[in-house]
Amino acid sequence: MKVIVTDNYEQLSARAAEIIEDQVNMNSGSVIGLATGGTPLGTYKHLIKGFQERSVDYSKVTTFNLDEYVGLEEDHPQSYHQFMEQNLFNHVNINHTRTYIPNGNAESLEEECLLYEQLIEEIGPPDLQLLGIGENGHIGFNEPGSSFQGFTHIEQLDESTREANARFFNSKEEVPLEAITMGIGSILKSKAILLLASGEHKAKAISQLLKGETDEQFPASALLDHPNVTLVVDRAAYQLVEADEGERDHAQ
Ligand SMILES: O=P(O)(O)OC[C@H]1O[C@](O)(CO)[C@@H](O)[C@@H]1O
Repeated sequence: MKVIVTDNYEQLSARAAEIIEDQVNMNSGSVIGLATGGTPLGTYKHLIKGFQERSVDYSKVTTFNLDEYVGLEEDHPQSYHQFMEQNLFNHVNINHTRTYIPNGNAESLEEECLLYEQLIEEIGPPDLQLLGIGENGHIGFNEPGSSFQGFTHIEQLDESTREANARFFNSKEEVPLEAITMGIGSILKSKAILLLASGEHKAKAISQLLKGETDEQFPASALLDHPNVTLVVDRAAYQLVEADEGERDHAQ
């Protein structure tokens, strides 16, 4: 895993956007996997700036989002459909027929999962998959204990995840109980992965990840077996790794 440590969230966002833009500039028909949550917001702002100021062209790009809540209408303000429209798609020249997000309101959710995985197979897999990481190590909505071979499925959200995401809703009770998420096996199909982590609250997760032990109780550790992962992490999220390194140096 390649690790890039930045001084702050702004630098992290600029670096992440640069990596995505390089992919799109290298191949205008790239397939990009996208993430939601707080972490990629700065990256999306930089992508919009790049579109406006440097004419980065998204007209031939295809995107796959990792996940969507079950039971929220597409136009619900907290649906990931809305998140993507508001924070990226409405501001760049992306072709909306090529932006894929699971339908959390499908009549048959099982069928929706199969169809989504089939689309990833047929159109994808992503050339580059953007990922955040939960405080409990989740990637997409794959909670601890998820199989590393799993494909798109319905996931019961951990109480800790619902608490963490309650900040986007009026209360925790409003946070859906389930989501459709690409599985860890689906994510690992991506040719390259860009993992972002920012802030002190992610420090424990990053320290655990970089210990290098693969464990299904810590979903992000599945990435350790992928040949092309770049972690962009700010100093706040990297602090426990630096502290450990400092202690080791001291002991030598
Ligand atoms: O970026 P945040 O808001 O800290 O969330 C981290 C991860 O949690 C999720 O929002 C799901 O809870 C993911 O989509 C995201 O990658």
